[in-house]
Amino acid sequence: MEGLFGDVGVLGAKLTGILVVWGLITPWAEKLWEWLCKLRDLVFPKMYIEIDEFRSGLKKRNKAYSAIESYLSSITAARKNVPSTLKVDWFGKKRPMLFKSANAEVIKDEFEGVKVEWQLGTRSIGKKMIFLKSAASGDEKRYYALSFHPKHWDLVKDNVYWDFARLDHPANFNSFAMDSEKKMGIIKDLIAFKNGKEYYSRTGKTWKRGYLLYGPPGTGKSSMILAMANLLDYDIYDLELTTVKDNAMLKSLLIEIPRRAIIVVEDIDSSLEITGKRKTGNEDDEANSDDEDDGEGKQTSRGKSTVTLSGFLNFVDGIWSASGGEKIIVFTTNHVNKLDPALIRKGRMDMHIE
Ligand SMILES: Nc1ncnc2c1ncn2[C@@H]1O[C@H](COP(=O)(O)OP(=O)(O)OP(=O)(O)O)[C@@H](O)[C@H]1O
Repeated sequence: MEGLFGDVGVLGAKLTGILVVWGLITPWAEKLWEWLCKLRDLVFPKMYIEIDEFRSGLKKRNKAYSAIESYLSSITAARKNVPSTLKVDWFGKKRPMLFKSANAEVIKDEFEGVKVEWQLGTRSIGKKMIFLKSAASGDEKRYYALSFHPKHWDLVKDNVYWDFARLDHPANFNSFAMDSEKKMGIIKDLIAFKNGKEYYSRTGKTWKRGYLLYGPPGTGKSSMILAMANLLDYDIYDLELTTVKDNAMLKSLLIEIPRRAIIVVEDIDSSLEITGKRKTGNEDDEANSDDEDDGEGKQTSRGKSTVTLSGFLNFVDGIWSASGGEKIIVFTTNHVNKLDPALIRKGRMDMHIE
């Protein structure tokens, strides 16, 4: 018995020793790991963009995340050197089968000659630690991480398009102060548009409608857009033209917009120097207006955008933005007189609302 207790005592002492040593080593090991990571970042600097599967407070899946998932699925399936383990998700007849890297392997990709990497990651809710691994359990959130060399930030930034946010605003037409007859006219017009599928297909017209909202600051232009979205149950796509690099980017942005959307360009008069350009020449000749720019685009005072008037009018006319139809385009302005008449003529902006 004495021998047995003696052995247990030795074992206990050994275990305690190991735990003490482990306790002493662990903080150092963590520090060492931290330094190694810092060293790696110095030698191979990387920037990360993370796209969460669900945005905070949103129940719907992030559309950007789904788009990345489909894209990665398509390139993974097309490649011969597919990741060693693939997971297959089947979403029923209407949606494609998705191949995913089950081990969160890094998927190497190239964009305009720049090497980038994608990886599926999970983030523990309520903890600071971020792990890159494959499956997300209930208390974890999934995200895609896109990494690249920081010197390519401008290229990546310029190609990140729509950002999604939850619209949860109570604005509605009931509480909107306006001449009641005019208000009813707008509501009827919107509802006729929404139910106009048969009309637009019968007449061969593009299923889109333009509204110009004008008036001094604070008179309810933005509130009316929210009321429209709530009435129709459409999404709002807020197009900040000053950040659109050129016509090609404008086109890429627009073809991404699905049906049942309100595309908004606020303060159109100050959005870009594409408005009123015609006035420097032929004051009243609207027919010439579309050909005003040289097709090459103009360098704006804000520096980078080269969106042209003809490019922009193509968008308004629905050439690029019509895919799927059912789209409303809204311009707002505080200075209706500053606008090029071609931009707001009937047919482009069907209703002018003060
Ligand atoms: N006609 C209106 N009926 C009800 N509320 C209004 C009306 N006009 C303005 N408001 C209220 O005033 C505030 C400012 O309105 P809003 O932002 O819609 O104006 P705006 O015309 O878009 O202004 P800006 O030109 O500065 O963007 C909002 O809180 C809105 O609810």
